[in-house]
Amino acid sequence: MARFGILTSGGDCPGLNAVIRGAVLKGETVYGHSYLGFKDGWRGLVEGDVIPLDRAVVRGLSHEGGTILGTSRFGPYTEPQGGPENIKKVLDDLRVDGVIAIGGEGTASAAKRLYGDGINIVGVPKTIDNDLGATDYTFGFDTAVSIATEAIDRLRTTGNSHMRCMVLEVMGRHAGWIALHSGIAGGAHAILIPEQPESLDQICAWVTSVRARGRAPMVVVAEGFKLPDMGAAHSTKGLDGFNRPRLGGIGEVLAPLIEERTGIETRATVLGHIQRGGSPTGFDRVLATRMGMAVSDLVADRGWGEMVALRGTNIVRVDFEEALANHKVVPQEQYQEIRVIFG
Ligand SMILES: Nc1ncnc2c1ncn2[C@@H]1O[C@H](COP(=O)(O)OP(=O)(O)OP(=O)(O)O)[C@@H](O)[C@H]1O
Ligand SMILES: O=P(O)(O)OC[C@H]1O[C@](O)(CO)[C@@H](O)[C@@H]1O
Ligand SMILES: [Mg+2]
Repeated sequence: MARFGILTSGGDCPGLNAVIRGAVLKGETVYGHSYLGFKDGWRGLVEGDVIPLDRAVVRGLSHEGGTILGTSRFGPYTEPQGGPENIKKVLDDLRVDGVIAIGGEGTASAAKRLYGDGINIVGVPKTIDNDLGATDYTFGFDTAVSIATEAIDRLRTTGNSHMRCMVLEVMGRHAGWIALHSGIAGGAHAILIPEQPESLDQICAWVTSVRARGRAPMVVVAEGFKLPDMGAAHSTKGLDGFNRPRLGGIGEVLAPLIEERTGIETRATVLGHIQRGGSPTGFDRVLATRMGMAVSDLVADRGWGEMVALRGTNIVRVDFEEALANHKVVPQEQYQEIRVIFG
């Protein structure tokens, strides 16, 4: 009987458990395959740290946030014992025929390299950031947008009561999708994204015009947004597990600048990891479950080196090369479409 291993890697994301459930249920029921889970991303694969995954283990999982497997930013090449030779040995010892890596762009890059080095591996795209070009939407994004939209709704009532300018900072390192969608949904007066620098003068002009007609200004900013004179995105929290600067705090930088420049009392809220926590929305549960079932088909067909992806309403297969070719950022036209009504 064929056996496959699943891992979740990179930042977690609502819907990961629904993918695991979808893959295990279809794999067992339709193909008679068995599954196990590697713990904490690539670490479990490199160290052979596994848990059994069967119908009983995945019962009731589709509504649960996080990942029952754990996740990390552990490097499959850089860490001690890493590298394809050791990983091949782990897979042989465990009698695992192939690996399903659920992750973002970094995880897919690592999976592509491992595939090139002879490991049987496929991928499932995930990220709340929705910035993977291979797929129209990633699961987790809709949940993050819902949470951020609710935060805007709540900030507006307190902002209106005090006639304050409220600044909400959401995630989005290189891509402003969460800011754009939640900002549109919540009727923000300005949306600031990494793809588009806006001057402090322009931001304050929007804020002032809102206040001038008796409203409390609402500004949504993505963590990766830069003012024109900033060389790099705001970072004061050191590096992440993969040595990249941890972002966060641009909202706290902007709020006093807006207050000083406009004279309007301003407060900042950083939404942070609340965006990634808790139950996935119905949309994300459906997408994640379909992707899980589709990846069980993919391993049944031994489609190594490929990922599942959403195109329109269909789940399709794309190879790692193609999947990684495009980083999906907010196109200028889409930003300009909403920018015309800022202020
Ligand atoms: N080019 C690469 N080659 C080898 N390993 C990589 C590469 N890029 C990333 N990795 C490994 O994969 C792990 C997961 O990648 P990363 O931290 O970028 O998260 P991700 O999968 O992109 O998810 P997200 O960005 O949504 O949190 C990294 O911590 C790193 O160990
Ligand atoms: O969980 P960490 O390491 O704080 O990562 C935060 C990053 O992960 C993401 O949530 C997903 O890539 C980004 O939006 C954010 O910059
Ligand atoms: Mg990434």
